[in-house]
Amino acid sequence: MPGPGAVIRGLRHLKIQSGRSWKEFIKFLLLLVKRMLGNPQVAELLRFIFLGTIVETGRVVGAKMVSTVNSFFLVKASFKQGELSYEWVSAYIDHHKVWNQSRTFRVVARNPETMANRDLAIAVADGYPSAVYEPSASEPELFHWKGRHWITISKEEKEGGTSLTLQVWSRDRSVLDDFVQEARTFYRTSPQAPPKQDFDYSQSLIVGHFNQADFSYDWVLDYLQSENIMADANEFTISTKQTDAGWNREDAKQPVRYVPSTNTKQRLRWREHWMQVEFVIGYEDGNGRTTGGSINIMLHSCDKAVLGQFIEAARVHYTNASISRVTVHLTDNYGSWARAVTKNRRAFSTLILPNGIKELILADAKEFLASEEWYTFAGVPHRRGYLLYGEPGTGKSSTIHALAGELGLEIYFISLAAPGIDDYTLGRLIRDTPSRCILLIEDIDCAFPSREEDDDEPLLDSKGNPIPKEPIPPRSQVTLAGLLNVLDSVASEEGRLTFATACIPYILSSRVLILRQTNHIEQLDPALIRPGRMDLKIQYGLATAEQLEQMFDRFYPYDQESLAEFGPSIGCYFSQTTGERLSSAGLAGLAKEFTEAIPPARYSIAQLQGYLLSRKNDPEGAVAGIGVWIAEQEKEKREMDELKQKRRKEAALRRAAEAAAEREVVAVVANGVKPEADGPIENGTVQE
Ligand SMILES: Nc1ncnc2c1ncn2[C@@H]1O[C@H](COP(=O)(O)OP(=O)(O)OP(=O)(O)O)[C@@H](O)[C@H]1O
Repeated sequence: MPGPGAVIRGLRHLKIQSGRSWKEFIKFLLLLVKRMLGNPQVAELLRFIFLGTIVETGRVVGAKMVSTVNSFFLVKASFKQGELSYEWVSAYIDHHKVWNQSRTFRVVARNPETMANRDLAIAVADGYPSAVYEPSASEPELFHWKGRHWITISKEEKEGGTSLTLQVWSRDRSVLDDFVQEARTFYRTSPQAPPKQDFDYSQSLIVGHFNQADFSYDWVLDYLQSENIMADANEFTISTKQTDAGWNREDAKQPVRYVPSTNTKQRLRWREHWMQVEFVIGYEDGNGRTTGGSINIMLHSCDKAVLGQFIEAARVHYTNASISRVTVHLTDNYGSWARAVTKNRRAFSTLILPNGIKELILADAKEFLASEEWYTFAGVPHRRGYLLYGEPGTGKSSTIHALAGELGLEIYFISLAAPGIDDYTLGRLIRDTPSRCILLIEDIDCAFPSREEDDDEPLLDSKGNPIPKEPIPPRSQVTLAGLLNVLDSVASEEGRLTFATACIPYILSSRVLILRQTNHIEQLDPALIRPGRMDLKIQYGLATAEQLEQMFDRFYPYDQESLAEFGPSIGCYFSQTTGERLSSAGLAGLAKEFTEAIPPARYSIAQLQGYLLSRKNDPEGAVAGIGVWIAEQEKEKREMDELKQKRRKEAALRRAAEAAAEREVVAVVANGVKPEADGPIENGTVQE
């Protein structure tokens, strides 16, 4: 073999000779190759390169041919996590146990009950999670679908999420169509809850957001908590507060409520639809109430009507459940409606009022609610005002609650003295109430105090001049003009019955407005109670003889009607002296004695109720002890009056002294002359 020096010399020679002959050059090359092949190592290398080229070319051509053939006989589809279609196929192949032959698993701990394919779990029924084989990225599995079609399925896990690839061994794409369609139907109708997902399917599914400030939130919360819907859920907050919405576990001695946990997602079945429910936590408003929360529902449907049906079902469920309850909506500190509390409904018959009053209120409200068309026809604003006023503890609030139960209306309660309630928020709150409800406005007397709290004669100073009464600062940011404006506004002409405790009930279109006030109707501004704003004014007085008798019958039923209403377990009382059962006639006699022993219009029903409650199984004892109770009440009243009087006098003395000091300063500043002092306030007038 020529060395490198010979090759260089040959090339130089070739360059010199190039003009002469190419034949010599080729000859030289052949000689060169021959010499090289003569070397065994180079020959081996060249052979290896040659064979490698042939093999690689064959492989590429072969692969190309396979893919060309495949494209004729295979249909390929991939499904990426985050798409609903991935969930369909994934659930379907799990159900068909495609991964059972797999050799690559991740072992996790799960509740096998929630698995579509339990063969992949080492299931032990001991109430503890079982070891479960979860197929991870694996070699393709061959799946003989329906015994007719071969499908190769492979799973790939990448950073962007898992994906499934299907190769259907068929020239016909319709096999893939059928497969996907069947997976979709399986998923849709499967009784097995699909795993909850964090993906945003809002482009393909309907999503409803229910904010805590809206009443639909209560409907949905109540509906979701009905056991049949929450049966699939597995995450709860346990509450022993009976006011918390949730369902009871009656089996426990201390009943607890399972309340859906916040900030979690639950996959639940509603009718034939899957839905994913997320409870978003609110924040504490400083009053111990939570506000700002929401329920987000992703319904597995793209038909908006389904969301409508869901909301309607929730509303109906809520309304039906409310038949035995009265819902009272309260405001938060920011002037918005916060969560509602429910109370057991109070039967209208349990109200103890002078003859005909109950019937009058109920008939009036019913007639009003039923006559919307007439009002429209007559061009009269559909609103009606009720003013319930009178002594504390005489049944104003009870009437409103009983009326709400009787009419099937919810109460929306606004206290004008509550923080955050001003003219603006009051208007907004009223606008935000639904069209058939009772709007109860309390503390109207605190909002517009027009005089001193008590109605005693004014105190006089030593010269006989009345000492000015201490003005009471309003405890509300609502102005009278603001309230009148709200009552007259269009928003209030939509069938609300409005009641005010102080106590002015006011029926507004299909809403009832009740303003409630204790005692003094004359304290209310005439503009507020003029006809058209307050149409029916009912005074609640202290218990009359008739009410006392009714009350005794309520506590110890003896009247046939009452006995029939209460049932056989009630009405069985024994004499504490003879031990014998008291007859109806005996009880009627005790009722008469009781009524005669109590001076009429002296005590409220609430006071007497307190007394009778301490003797609820002892009618004889109740009658025997009433004299002592009256004496105690009178003594207590005297002491209270004396204390009140003392306080008034102290306050008057303080004010007189302050006024004198003020006059002195003014006089000194004006003339440099000290005015004559008023002298001490004498006994008998203010007068200490
Ligand atoms: N007329 C009544 N009929 C039945 N129960 C009554 C009556 N009056 C009072 N009560 C009982 O007394 C308690 C207090 O009654 P309620 O709150 O209705 O009085 P009120 O007039 O609204 O008092 P306030 O003005 O102080 O709020 C309740 O438990 C209620 O059951």
